[in-house]
Amino acid sequence: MTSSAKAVEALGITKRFGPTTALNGAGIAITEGETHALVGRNGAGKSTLVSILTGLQRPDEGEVRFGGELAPPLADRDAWRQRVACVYQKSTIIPTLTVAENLFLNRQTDRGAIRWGVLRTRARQLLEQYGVDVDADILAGDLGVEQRQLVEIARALSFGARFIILDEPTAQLDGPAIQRLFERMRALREQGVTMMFISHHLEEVYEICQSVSVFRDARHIVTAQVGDLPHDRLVDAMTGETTAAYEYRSRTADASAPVVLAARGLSLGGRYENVDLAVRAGEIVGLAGSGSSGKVGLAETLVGLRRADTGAVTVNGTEVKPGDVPSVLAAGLGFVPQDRHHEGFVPLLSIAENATIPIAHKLGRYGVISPARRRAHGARMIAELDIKTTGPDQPVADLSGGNAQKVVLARALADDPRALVVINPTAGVDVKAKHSLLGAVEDAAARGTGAVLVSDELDDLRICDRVLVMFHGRVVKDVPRGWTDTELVAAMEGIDD
Ligand SMILES: Nc1ncnc2c1ncn2[C@@H]1O[C@H](COP(=O)(O)OP(=O)(O)OP(=O)(O)O)[C@@H](O)[C@H]1O
Repeated sequence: MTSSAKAVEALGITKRFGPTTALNGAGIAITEGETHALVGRNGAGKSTLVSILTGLQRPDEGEVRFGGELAPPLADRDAWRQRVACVYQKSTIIPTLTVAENLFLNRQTDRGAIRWGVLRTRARQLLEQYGVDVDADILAGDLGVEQRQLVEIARALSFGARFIILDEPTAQLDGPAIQRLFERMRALREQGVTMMFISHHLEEVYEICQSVSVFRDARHIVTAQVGDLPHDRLVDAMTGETTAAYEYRSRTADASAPVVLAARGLSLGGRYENVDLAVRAGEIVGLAGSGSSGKVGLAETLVGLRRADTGAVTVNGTEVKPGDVPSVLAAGLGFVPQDRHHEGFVPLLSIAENATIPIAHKLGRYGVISPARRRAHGARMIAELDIKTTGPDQPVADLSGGNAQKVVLARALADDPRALVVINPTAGVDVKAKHSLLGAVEDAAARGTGAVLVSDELDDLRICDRVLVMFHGRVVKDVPRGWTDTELVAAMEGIDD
């Protein structure tokens, strides 16, 4: 094979879901040994292409080739596993099984009955071979996101696949973990592994990929070497227009505004310690810190998803029942959780239904909601947040990941909450949609909502009036607007004085 041989090609792929054309004659070709980015706005068709490249769905038209040969029949799962593997946004690891069991899932019986001792030894060897420092005997549910991904990559490689798809692998990782993942990707590339990398963080595309394809509205727009497609042209290709950078609004915090969300002496063993916090109406307070800083645990306590060992949370002047989401919502708080797949929405309900759950009492009398009013509200949310959908009646389960995220924020804002807690709201969201999400949080603040914004994205944190930096469970710094990236990162890594 020549150096420009294609490890994978998808040619003229069309895929329809009812009235939606998810892919419209789109294609991609990835040169062997390259790390190739696939980028596009939410709903552009990226995940649909992944499902076709992994043999989970059959295209209506078009064909897939690996190393020049036609892809195997859909039913031959083993043949697919040997050609391609994918680390999905949603984990495919089973949390109640051990790491070893997960690694050998679906192939324990290759030689008759399962021999657990042998399986454990083989699992250990496999993890060692791929340099994954994880105990094979622990429950997979106890793994962090980073370790979980490493186990999935090791599992993928162990089937013999030389082509790996990484679907938004960095969305849930903090800065140092992203760098470790990139080091591993570079090492895999040196071993000749071909990768397709999906991310909404375009700077990552330039850092780790050699080439890039852009999809827009179900079509392939352009493929280029990353060096030939500068950042602004890449964004233009994604959006089909010239897109300006987000303009952060200027705001002056009103020091006499009432406190709408407060924490006093909050501690939760192993997560965070002795945290005091007061957020005023109209104020946006950021929470920053590395993966082990405790920021997500703290935010989850504020919204009632966790119960602190000591301390109290007050929403809008009412001390809420610890660890009780309904009492927190009733006190006037809206929130966007970290794990939108589990806690964010009800997938089988429509967008309109999901977006109006908290305001059901306002849209209709005696708990009966008029479908027309519900749809009208849903339609407004779709327009305001630029949700790509066939309409308010579409079930959220059919939306692309980033568009589902917008429904979660729509829901948090539906009731004009006094206080708002949002955790990584722009994870998995495209550049333009990010602007509408940040704009929606700024709008809420302008209407007098007090917000806590937890984010791993420095860009998100720029809308905050101040950022509380956490390090090993403690708030170590209260940084006012106007910080530089270097200052904030230094505080987050605990290397500042
Ligand atoms: N099972 C399905 N039923 C109906 N529509 C679907 C289904 N899966 C995807 N779609 C639609 O196909 C289109 C493409 O979605 P896809 O998930 O491929 O986008 P994406 O580029 O991966 O977006 P994101 O960046 O948000 O993950 C969207 O309009 C989506 O709503």
